[in-house]
Amino acid sequence: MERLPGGRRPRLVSSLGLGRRSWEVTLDEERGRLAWRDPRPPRRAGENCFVPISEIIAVEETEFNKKQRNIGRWQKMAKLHAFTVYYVKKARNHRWRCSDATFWCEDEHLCNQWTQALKELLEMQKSRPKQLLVYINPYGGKRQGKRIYEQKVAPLFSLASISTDVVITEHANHAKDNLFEVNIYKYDGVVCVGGDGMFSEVMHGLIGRMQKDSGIDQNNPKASLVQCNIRIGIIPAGSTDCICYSTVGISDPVTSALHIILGDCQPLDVSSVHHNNTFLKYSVSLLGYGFYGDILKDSEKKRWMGPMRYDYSGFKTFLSHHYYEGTIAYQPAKHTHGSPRDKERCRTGCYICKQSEKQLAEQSKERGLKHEEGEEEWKVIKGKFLAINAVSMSCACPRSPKGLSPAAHLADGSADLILVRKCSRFDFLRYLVRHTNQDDQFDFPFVDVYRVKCFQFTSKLSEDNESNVMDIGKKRFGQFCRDHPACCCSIVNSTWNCDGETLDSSAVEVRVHCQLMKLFARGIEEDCKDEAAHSQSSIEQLL
Ligand SMILES: CCCCCCCCCCCCC/C=C/[C@@H](O)[C@H](CO)NC(=O)CCCCCCCCCCCCCCC
Ligand SMILES: Nc1ncnc2c1ncn2[C@@H]1O[C@H](COP(=O)(O)OP(=O)(O)OP(=O)(O)O)[C@@H](O)[C@H]1O
Ligand SMILES: [Ca+2]
Repeated sequence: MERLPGGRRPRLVSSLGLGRRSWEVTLDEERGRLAWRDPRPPRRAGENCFVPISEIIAVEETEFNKKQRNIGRWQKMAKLHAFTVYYVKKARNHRWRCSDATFWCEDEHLCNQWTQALKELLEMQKSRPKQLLVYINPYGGKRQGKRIYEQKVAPLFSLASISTDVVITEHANHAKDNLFEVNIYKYDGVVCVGGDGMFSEVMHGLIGRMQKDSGIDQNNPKASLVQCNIRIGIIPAGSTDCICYSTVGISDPVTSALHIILGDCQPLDVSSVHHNNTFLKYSVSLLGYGFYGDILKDSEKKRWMGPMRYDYSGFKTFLSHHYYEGTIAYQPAKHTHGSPRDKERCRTGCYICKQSEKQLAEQSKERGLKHEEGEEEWKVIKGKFLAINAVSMSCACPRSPKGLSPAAHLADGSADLILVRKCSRFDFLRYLVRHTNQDDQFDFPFVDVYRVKCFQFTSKLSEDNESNVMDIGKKRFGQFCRDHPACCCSIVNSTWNCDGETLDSSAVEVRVHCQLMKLFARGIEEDCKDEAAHSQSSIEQLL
């Protein structure tokens, strides 16, 4: 086909059959879309539709089944040629589905011309993955990971001509260890089928591998870590699926598979957690001490209960009402324009995250000139806390659709540090309930929230330990209180819940690494009214 200046093809416009009728079908490269409209006068016209080329999943030559299509007798006599366009159909609540439209005509050459033009345009979508490494946790969530992948995801990957190497994990850390051994650079992405824990494994494998290959010591809490450009895709099959929900807007395997196929890219902040110059873990969602740490610790013993274990342990932990004494020192995130009390949310193409991306690019140009963290002021808070939560993203999940910090950003280089001070059970319940409704969960005198770029925490107990004031009696008392749920004593330590895994130390040093990794996602899209298949009723809107 002849090309226009700039290598573009002229608009391809043909009269093609779709269903029982004839449509005027246009492939408009300039506007990046495939559109079909009813050529009859407006009064008699039916629906007009368009699909952005970036949302076409695949194009296939099709055997046209004439019996299926109840068309006129004269057409039955002629041999028909057809092609099917598979595309993303956006439904309610950020759910995506694979839809298809089969176009037919009598002219074989015309049909080939269409198929070829569409396939060439798909080839030009350079961010789409061709080869993926897939890890499936067969025991995550309701133990449906393998079935979900085989029945819902693999057929879509194969439709989109994506080749995969699939590993079904045999034990915890299988995926993480494997990522240090395989040639990761031959893949366009790594997919994990499981929950937040499985994602965490894959993230640790990939980030750890990147640092190892670049000679960066992860034990150095001040090290500038190397960004990981191999994207991770999450097929949700876990208990909380908070990372998937917060980055896509829904926890749905088909929707996530389609985001992977289209080659979406969402950068993500990662917090590193250290203790005494020793690397402990990375976190992208919740780093929680007190309430969420205690829930996790209790729920680990109840894995057999599946996702229900969190409700059971949540109720138990709520009743135990433990508070913990300690000191927090943090550096405010001055580089970002947002605040945790903003009404604006982080959404697809977020302006605040884009600003951080620009700053990051400038910083890496001027490496060496940037300010050392040590030079900036630290704020110190001492107190008795029911919960200390640091979230690098909103932590929205089906249990709490707006999350622990609704205005947190996915990729702004900061975390929201939420301090819930000692209060009555009733007040704490009011605070928890606000995670499930529209009321502001930070609007309580016992809750403070700060946007930070790093923080440190030391529990009163470890401070006392360090100053050697702990005696046998205190140890005994600590033991007694741990076993006595009605006691609210502060002498025992809690545990850190780091994206659903426990940490061994209570004293931690945490630093946010702006956009350290990338996901096959695009953030949560603003709700739009014309979601359903981009159906428009007016021709003006179409052309
Ligand atoms: C009255 C209802 C209040 C409901 C309050 C719901 C708040 C839910 C907030 C969920 C935040 C999840 C943050 C994500 C953390 C993930 O990195 C991690 C790994 O998957 N998941 C968990 O640690 C798993 C954490 C699971 C937390 C479940 C909390 C359940 C609390 C239940 C309290 C019941 C009180 C009832 C009193 C009558
Ligand atoms: N084959 C396996 N056998 C046992 N454990 C595994 C296996 N594969 C992975 N794991 C571990 O299981 C843990 C939990 O997995 P996953 O996150 O998929 O489910 P979940 O805990 O139910 O969900 P969530 O993390 O969302 O609460 C992960 O930390 C992972 O290390
Ligand atoms: Ca952030």
